[in-house]
Amino acid sequence: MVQEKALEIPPESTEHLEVKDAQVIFTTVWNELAAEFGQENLRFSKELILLGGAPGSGKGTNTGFIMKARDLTCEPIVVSSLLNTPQAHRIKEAGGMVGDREVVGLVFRKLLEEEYRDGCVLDGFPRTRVQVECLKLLVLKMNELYREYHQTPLAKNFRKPTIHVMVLFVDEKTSVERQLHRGREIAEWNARAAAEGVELREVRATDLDPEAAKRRYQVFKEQTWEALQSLKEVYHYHFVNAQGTIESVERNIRNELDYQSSLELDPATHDAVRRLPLASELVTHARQELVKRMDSYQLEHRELFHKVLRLLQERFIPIVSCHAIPGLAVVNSEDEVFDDPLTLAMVVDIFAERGYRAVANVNRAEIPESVDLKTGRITCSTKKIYRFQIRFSGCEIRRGGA
Ligand SMILES: Nc1ncnc2c1ncn2[C@@H]1O[C@H](COP(=O)(O)OP(=O)(O)O)[C@@H](O)[C@H]1O
Repeated sequence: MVQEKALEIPPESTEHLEVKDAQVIFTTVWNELAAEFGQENLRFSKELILLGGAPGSGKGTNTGFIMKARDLTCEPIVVSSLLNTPQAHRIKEAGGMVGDREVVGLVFRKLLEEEYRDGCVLDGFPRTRVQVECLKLLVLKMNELYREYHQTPLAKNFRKPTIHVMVLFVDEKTSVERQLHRGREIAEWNARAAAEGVELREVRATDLDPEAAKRRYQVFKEQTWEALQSLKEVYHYHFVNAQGTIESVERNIRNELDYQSSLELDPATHDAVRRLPLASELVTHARQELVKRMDSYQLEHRELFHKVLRLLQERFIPIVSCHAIPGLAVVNSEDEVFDDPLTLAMVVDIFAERGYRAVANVNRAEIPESVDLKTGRITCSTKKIYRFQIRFSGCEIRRGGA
């Protein structure tokens, strides 16, 4: 990954002008914020998840799910709802885009709020090439501050940023259909809400008009799509096919996020570890494999299987029942039946089938048997102790009236 590559763009090209524009905008916004808050307080989010995609691609629909997957609890920053001046409203109603200077100023200011320190989902930024360049300048600055404060007591406020770009892809037809679907949903809601006197939801003019919805998609394709592509080389970039059902889009997002740890590694490190399966791959068929093993115990090792079941019923379950509140029981056994490793696997599987999570360990204890009084040498025998930890969701106790 090229984190801090210098831009090599020929002078006089549109791109060159946009980079220059971005530098002016960024410097103005940054200086304004530094003057207002002081440089030491320009603490931006450690992890930024930039959610991009055409209108109707499902950014709003999937935000909650992405936040859960990344352990974020703060509200997402939805850029279009930050832009609520009358002028911005007029531009949005026509399907156009609000000026870069205004967007960058509002987004950066919002990101400084304390709840976003650890991370946040940013829905709808960047949307233009100038905004992309401003984002890159912000990340460069964050890295600069990270280095500057690295060995000072303020280091914890200036952590190295991680940037994920997640682009949800839908074609024009799907985008338009979904925008109009949203428009109909909100219109129906508002009709009911007006009759019942509850709060109305904001409806976008472009969600009610097929031509305007199409225009929004065109603006996305012409201005945003290219701009987002250029982030591929610089940050963790996730392309998600968002054409399918909500469940399939969720699955595609989850797969992308599972691979993110690999993306953060150096390629040589990644090659070294990639042969080990991902946890998500292992668990995919775990349930079917368990069923197969359980049936094979019954068919091929019936006697041993029933012996283990009896032992669990008589010895283990009474102990487990006594631990129903904490949800963790430990059972030690010296029963020779466990000398056969198959029985240990049976215990783990039987508990799993019944909804517990069991782990089996073998501990070896040295028992002194005799002492040679001349040499002082102690002779020991080894005893095997089988230790089982059985976990389950314990009983929830509520105290008081709360
Ligand atoms: N995968 C999907 N399949 C069908 N409808 C979807 C899907 N994802 C989102 N929608 C619907 O499409 C509309 C627009 O989705 P939304 O999340 O608001 O898009 P965005 O925030 O990207 O503009 C909503 O009515 C939503 O319920």
